[in-house]
Amino acid sequence: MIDIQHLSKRYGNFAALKDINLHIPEGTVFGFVGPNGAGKSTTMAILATLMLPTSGVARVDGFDVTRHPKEVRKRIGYMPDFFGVYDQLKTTEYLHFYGASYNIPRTEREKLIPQLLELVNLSDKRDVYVDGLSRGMKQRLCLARCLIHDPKVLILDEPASGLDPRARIEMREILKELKQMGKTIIISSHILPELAEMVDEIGVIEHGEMVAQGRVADIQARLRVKKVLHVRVMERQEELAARLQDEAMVSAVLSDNTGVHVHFGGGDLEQVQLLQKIISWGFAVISFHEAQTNLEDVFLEITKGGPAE
Ligand SMILES: Nc1ncnc2c1ncn2[C@@H]1O[C@H](COP(=O)(O)OP(=O)(O)OP(=O)(O)O)[C@@H](O)[C@H]1O
Repeated sequence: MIDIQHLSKRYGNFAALKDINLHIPEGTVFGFVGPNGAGKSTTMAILATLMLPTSGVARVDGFDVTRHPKEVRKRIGYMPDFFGVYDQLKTTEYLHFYGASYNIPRTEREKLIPQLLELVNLSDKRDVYVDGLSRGMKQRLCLARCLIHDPKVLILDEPASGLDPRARIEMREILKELKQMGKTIIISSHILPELAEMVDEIGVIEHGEMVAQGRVADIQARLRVKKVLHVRVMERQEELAARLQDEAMVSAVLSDNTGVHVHFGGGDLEQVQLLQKIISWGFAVISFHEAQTNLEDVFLEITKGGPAE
């Protein structure tokens, strides 16, 4: 359904995409992941026919985005990472406006719009002005707008960004429903676990290059993120993280508000020695245990280069 071959994009002298290849079969939910500035939005804008590639080919349902943009537009629903809503319109009017833009007759819209509002859990907001909606509601309204012409493909650029945990879960549930409806979905995020539950495949992009692509489990296996140790200390957590970076068996270190996550290649004996070492450095260890490898760890392992800017 989506086929990208040797796609490159330059902004002046800057190469934002470098020879990207991507093949997404129909009905797949594809998670497009990468740090800020990696090239996700650029790829999605090209797929959405809003930007021309410098070289290479991108096709949606067999149609070339450069040569047949109108055919592509019939087949896609695109949700950009930043979007505006017309503040003089009510929710229902807003969807009528977009439906009319796709030449959907009013009688059909009258039936369709309540269904769409129900799908995105906004039925009770049908007569509310769109600028009075919360951010999460606006995101869901924008999603409904993308669905109005029943596209086969959804291109969603960070649909859950800026949402609180409850709103994220709500968004995830809606996307699950869309998957069940057979849509092909490409969804970007710089937060991998957010996608974990719903994607069939992921592609990881960094500095404009695809660094890993395939089924989540395969990527996990390929990268052999064997063991992740989770360490909590009373204080000086950042110092501990920095020290652990230099340890021989350690391949990556992530420090967050839950503690330090250490990718560790050693066996039981080396693990004991590492704990002894941390204590000998004078850290007061609250806990030290093996955590389950999650997608965040995989992401960290792949994108060692960090953000582009
Ligand atoms: N119009 C533009 N002119 C010049 N450089 C641009 C332009 N748009 C994007 N870039 C650069 O291209 C690179 C890729 O940007 P892009 O927005 O595709 O990344 P992204 O992966 O979507 O990042 P984010 O997660 O922050 O949205 C970045 O370094 C960005 O600064």
